[in-house]
Amino acid sequence: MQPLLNAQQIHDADTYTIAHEPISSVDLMERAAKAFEQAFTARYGDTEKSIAIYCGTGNNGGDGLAIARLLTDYGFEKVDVKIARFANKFSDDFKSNLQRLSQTRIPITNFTSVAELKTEPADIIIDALLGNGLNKPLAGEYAQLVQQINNWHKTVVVVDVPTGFYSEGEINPDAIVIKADLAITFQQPKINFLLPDSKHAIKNWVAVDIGIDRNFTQQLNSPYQYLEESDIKKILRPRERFSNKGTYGHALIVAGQPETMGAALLCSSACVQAGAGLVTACIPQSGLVALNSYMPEIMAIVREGDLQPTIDWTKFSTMGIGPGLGKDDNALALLTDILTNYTKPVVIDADALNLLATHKQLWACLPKGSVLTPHMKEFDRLFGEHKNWWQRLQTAMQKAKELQIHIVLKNDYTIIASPDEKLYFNSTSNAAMASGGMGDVLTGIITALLAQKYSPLEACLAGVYLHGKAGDDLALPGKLWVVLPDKVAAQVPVSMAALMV
Ligand SMILES: NC(=O)C1=CN([C@@H]2O[C@H](COP(=O)(O)OP(=O)(O)OC[C@H]3O[C@@H](n4cnc5c(N)ncnc54)[C@H](OP(=O)(O)O)[C@@H]3O)[C@@H](O)[C@H]2O)[C@@H](O)CC1
Ligand SMILES: Nc1ncnc2c1ncn2[C@@H]1O[C@H](COP(=O)(O)OP(=O)(O)O)[C@@H](O)[C@H]1O
Ligand SMILES: [K+]
Repeated sequence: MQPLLNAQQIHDADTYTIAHEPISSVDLMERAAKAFEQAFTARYGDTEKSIAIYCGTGNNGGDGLAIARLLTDYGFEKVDVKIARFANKFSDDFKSNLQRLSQTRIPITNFTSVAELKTEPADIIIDALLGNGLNKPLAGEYAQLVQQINNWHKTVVVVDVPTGFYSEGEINPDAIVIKADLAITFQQPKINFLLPDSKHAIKNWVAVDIGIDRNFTQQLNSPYQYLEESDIKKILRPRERFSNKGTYGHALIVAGQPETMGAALLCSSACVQAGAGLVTACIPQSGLVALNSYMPEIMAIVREGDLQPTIDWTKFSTMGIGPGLGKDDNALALLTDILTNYTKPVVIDADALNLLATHKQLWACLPKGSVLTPHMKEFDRLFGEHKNWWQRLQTAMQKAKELQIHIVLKNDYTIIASPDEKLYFNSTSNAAMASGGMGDVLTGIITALLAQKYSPLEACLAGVYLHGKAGDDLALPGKLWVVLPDKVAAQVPVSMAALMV
């Protein structure tokens, strides 16, 4: 689990590392510049390309000066350094690196106003103007310079954080920010990199390790955590000797209408693939043939017209409710029946979420520890409109605590909010997975893990990670352009086994 820190905590962690490793501040800057150089040359290794490095006069600018030297040592012959002297304030490490750079033959241009700049002939621009020290929106010369750089439409690679971009807090869509093709960021992705609101500023990012003290960052107890493969390996348990289907629980999937039987099939088959010992699907009568032919392993409870199905509440280890269920009176009656009679944690998705949104009296019946899996629109239907994703994060944290539930807010980096006010960002999944029915598969996987007696938090973390990992294993690198949900479901046991070794 990697703690995601805010700008002040990052500054404190840098300071702690300098004092306790110990390492001098300028050597830590050198280490950061080296890590940048390696990530940069791995992607832009053509030394024929010309590079212009725009530097501020703080530590982000200091990084830029060190990077100019390291890229030249690497073999780039056309490196230009341009220093924006908009303020008469220089960090010590900027000054040391400027002195070192002036002993090389790398050309340095100083400018005090954007009007002094002509066109920019370089192929690649490196932005080392402002980083983590941003403390107010860009204005004046800085704002003009950033607009000028954006208007050149060059390839832009940023050092740590795009100039003008806040690492946390609400993103102002009108803020003036460098538009980065790639952000090479130090130690950890900044929290806002993981939110869709950053799309206009950052096309891609990569985090590089600069050896910041991990014990210190862990004890800060940040509410924001980034999931790593090692976390999931710790959660997953091997299938036991002498185990049988009863060992792995019996899940009930309540889903489907005649027109949306696919959702029920995808959800219940994913539940089988993710290891539930037994799976029963509660589906409309008209879907029975489809269910039996799609996956004979799944049993059925059929729903006929207005008749409510009889469910033996003691029989099931858990339930996944909602995919393709519809929002009519029968669906509402069934959901109400389940929530008033069943007491173990359940997974609520899709139409069941929409019913919860319009029937607030049902909230009180939600079994404690249950899991809600909304995408952004469902989330706003449940909890009200939000202007941006930062607001959604705060609501998710608050509601998970207030209702003692887990909220899986689906997205590129799906966010899991737990009742203890933590937000976990998933690190797997990819855009090839943007296909209808993908969420139904996720619901099936989380339900399967609950059935296997993983705690609700473990089921959310491992379920979301596995779902994305199965999609990554199918799509990356350069494999499938589009990954379909049933393929993800079928890949889950393969990806799961690979994680167990
Ligand atoms: N040893 C370390 O700590 C390491 C740090 N590292 C690197 O340092 C970077 C952080 O450096 P930093 O703290 O010097 O801040 P930086 O982003 O260069 O800004 C400089 C100054 O600009 C000012 N300013 C702020 N907003 C402004 C605005 N809108 N318009 C105009 N001015 C504005 C503000 O000064 P103030 O306004 O407060 O006087 C601020 O102090 C970090 O991203 C990473 O690249 C790595 O080398 C690893 C080791
Ligand atoms: N661009 C993307 N990058 C990563 N994951 C994605 C992307 N688009 C969709 N997904 C994943 O696919 C699932 C889509 O869920 P949802 O919107 O509920 O789909 P549906 O309702 O069609 O089943 C989520 O788990 C989400 O994380
Ligand atoms: K920058």
